[in-house]
Amino acid sequence: MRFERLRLSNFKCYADTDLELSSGVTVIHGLNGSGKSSLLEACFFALYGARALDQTLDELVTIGTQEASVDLWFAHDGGHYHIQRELKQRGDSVQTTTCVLEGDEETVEGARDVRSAVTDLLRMDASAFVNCAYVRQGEVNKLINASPGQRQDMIDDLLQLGKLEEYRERASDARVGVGRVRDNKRGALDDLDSQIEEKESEAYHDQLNALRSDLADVREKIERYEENRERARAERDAAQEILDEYEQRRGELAEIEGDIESLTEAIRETERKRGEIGDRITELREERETERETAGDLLGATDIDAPLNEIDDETLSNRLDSLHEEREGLQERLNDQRLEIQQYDTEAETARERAAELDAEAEQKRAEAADLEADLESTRERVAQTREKIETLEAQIEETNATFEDAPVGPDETDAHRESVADELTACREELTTTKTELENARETLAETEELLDAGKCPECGQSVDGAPHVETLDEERETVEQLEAAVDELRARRDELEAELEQAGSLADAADELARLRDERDQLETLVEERESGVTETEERMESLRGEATELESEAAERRETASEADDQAATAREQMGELNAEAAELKRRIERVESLSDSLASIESLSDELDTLRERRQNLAEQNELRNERLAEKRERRDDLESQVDDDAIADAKARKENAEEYLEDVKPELDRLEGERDELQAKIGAVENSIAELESLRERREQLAETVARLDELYDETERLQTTYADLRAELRQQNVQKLERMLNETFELLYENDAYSHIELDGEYALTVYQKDGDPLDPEQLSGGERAIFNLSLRCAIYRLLAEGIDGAAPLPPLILDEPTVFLDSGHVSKLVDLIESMTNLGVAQILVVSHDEELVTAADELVTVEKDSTTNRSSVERRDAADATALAAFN
Ligand SMILES: Nc1ncnc2c1ncn2[C@@H]1O[C@H](COP(=O)(O)OP(=O)(O)OP(=O)(O)O)[C@@H](O)[C@H]1O
Ligand SMILES: [Zn+2]
Repeated sequence: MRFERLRLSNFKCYADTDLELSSGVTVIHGLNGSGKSSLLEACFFALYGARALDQTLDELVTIGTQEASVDLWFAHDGGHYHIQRELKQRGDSVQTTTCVLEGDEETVEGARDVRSAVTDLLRMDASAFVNCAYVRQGEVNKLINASPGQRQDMIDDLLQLGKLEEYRERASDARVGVGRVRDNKRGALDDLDSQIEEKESEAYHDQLNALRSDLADVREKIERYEENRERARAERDAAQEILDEYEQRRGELAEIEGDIESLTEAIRETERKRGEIGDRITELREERETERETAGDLLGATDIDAPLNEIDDETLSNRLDSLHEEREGLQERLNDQRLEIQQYDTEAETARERAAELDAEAEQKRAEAADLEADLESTRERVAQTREKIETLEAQIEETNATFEDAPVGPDETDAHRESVADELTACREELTTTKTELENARETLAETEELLDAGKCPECGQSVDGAPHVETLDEERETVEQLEAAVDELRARRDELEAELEQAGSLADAADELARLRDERDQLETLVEERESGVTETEERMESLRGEATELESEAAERRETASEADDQAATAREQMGELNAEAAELKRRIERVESLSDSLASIESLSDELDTLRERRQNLAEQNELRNERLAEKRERRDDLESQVDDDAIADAKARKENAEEYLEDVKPELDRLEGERDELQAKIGAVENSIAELESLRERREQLAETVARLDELYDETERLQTTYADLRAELRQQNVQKLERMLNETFELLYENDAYSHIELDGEYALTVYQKDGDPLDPEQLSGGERAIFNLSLRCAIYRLLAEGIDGAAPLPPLILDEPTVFLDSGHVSKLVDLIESMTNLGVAQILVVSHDEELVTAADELVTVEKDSTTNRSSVERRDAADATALAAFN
């Protein structure tokens, strides 16, 4: 296998890079941090993904960009492949958006499928790739530092020996499983054996024969008993038949005896009844005789003129009809009489009630008149009092009228007068006030004038008075004051006068009011007196008429009382007549009763005769009945004598004895038969059980056969798996032993190549992959005791040896991946670096298709077929690659 081309976009420090890789040794060269390791990581990432790198996806995308892609083309086993991976920032995380492996024949998609396809193709997973081909920076010592166990695992894995161990373990699991199943089955088989043994010891067939012969015996006995039982039953039934016949005859006999008895009894009873009827006939005849006598007497008391035996119902009913007619007429008259009496009674009662009413009315009228008289007296008194009062009022009116004799006005003008005086007074008061003010002013003016004059100045022009023309006004002023004072006095007198006048006018008005009131009162009283006096006359008339009415009523009452007593007399007469009529009616009633009694008597004679006839007939019937009975009695007696002669007591006794015998046998045979039948059933059940056991034993034997076969097969299978297990183990041990020997040889070859002339003689690798280095003097040394550089060389030797072993072991079937060395020279001095160059050359010679070496060591550059220079732009911080062929490389080395 070899890488052909790598194309990167935004992968770590690479923006856009496309690098062709050829076979042979390619040295990748550049300064620290220029991006060399990143190229190898890109290849590894393309094959196995980020997890194999121990990095996360977002660490792979160039800082500050959103998406990255890696494309790797490689050739493998005659085919050409292209892996493409694309990463994109999605939200917070980076995700793989494309992952495709394109081969000549098929295309695989998806990170997981691509990874497993690559693992299948290269026959190694990521860690195997790292262990074998990819010596990562700083991991040079990995194989040496590992424990022998880890080393063994790594190398076994690489050589696919792990698979054998897996197969061995599977075989072991299968063996254990088969063993478990076999043990179970074997336990079951033992179980079956002991069960069969137990059952065989029972001797089932002997048991079965004995039981069958017992059963035959019992069956024979049962048959015999059943025959006997049948015979006994027939015997018993025959005897029973005879007994039943006798029993029937005896029943008939008893029945006939009963019939005879009941017939005799019936005859006796009928005779007794006949006697009774005869007695009754005699009685009835006597009764009829007495009744005939009574009827004769009754007939004598009526006015019917005929002998008793000639009187028939018609005669009697005609008689009764005429008597009833008579009685009805009488009854009518009685009713009329009763009504008359009632009328008279009512008349008397009404008259009496009316008289009482009239009396009461008269009395009421008299009482009313008396009341009126009493009222009249008090009215007269009150009239006298009112007249006195009227006189007093007249006097008062006279007195008040006198007030107006000297007055300026009459009683009708007082109000108008008072108003005019009041108006005049108001005017006078106003004038007085005005005049007073005028006087005040005049007085002030005068005082001022006088003051000025005293000062010697004119009051009008303020000039000196001497010789002034104005002094003459002083006198005028004085005169005005005096006039005004006189006017004031006059007005005051007039006001006082008017005030007095107003007072007088007020009292005059009051008097006029009083006069009007008094006159009103007097007029009212006079009207009242007039009214009352006319009322007195009316009352006197009314009293007169009331008393007259009362007298009239009283006389009318007396009249009524007379009418009442007359009616009473008439009623008494009518009552007497009614008594007579009642007596007549009673007599008539008695006559009717007599005729009725006669009729009754005749009827009862007839019914007695009827009864007698009936009784005689019944008596005759009874006699005939008894005659018939006597005939039947004679028949029955004959039949009884007949039956009695047929009963044979000896035959009955014989039948009874036979029946008893048969029954006794039947009773005894039943439990015996039951017992035998129980015995038979039991035997049959036992036989069934033994037969079952035999069948069971057969089936157990069958099962045992089958199980034994299964166990045998399992034993074989167990042995087979055990053999398989050891085979795998042996194979692995053998293969490992071969590998170890080969590996040790190759390791020593490589080691010699690198360490010629040094202090070490050879390396030993034992079966458990423990490594020991031997010094020239033969002392052994643990590899970890080597110096750093020695260890690096040693490790490279080991790796190259493993790589060679794989290359030979796999036999070209799956060509190995490129040998990748990242900074292998770190711990090496220049001498050893040239040894490394030799090693690389020898690997090439051994046929390793492609070797990629990352190094900044110039000496290694000279060993390269191809040189890839990596540079980083210090301003953009982006790396770029440049390929040169070997000649250029050598030149470059020389140049440096
Ligand atoms: N995701 C990334 N984006 C941008 N730059 C990155 C990213 N990851 C790593 N780098 C840078 O890539 C550069 C290359 O690192 P790398 O290990 O490939 O260098 P190198 O050439 O192998 O160095 P040395 O000689 O020291 O081993 C480093 O400077 C690192 O800072
Ligand atoms: Zn003057």
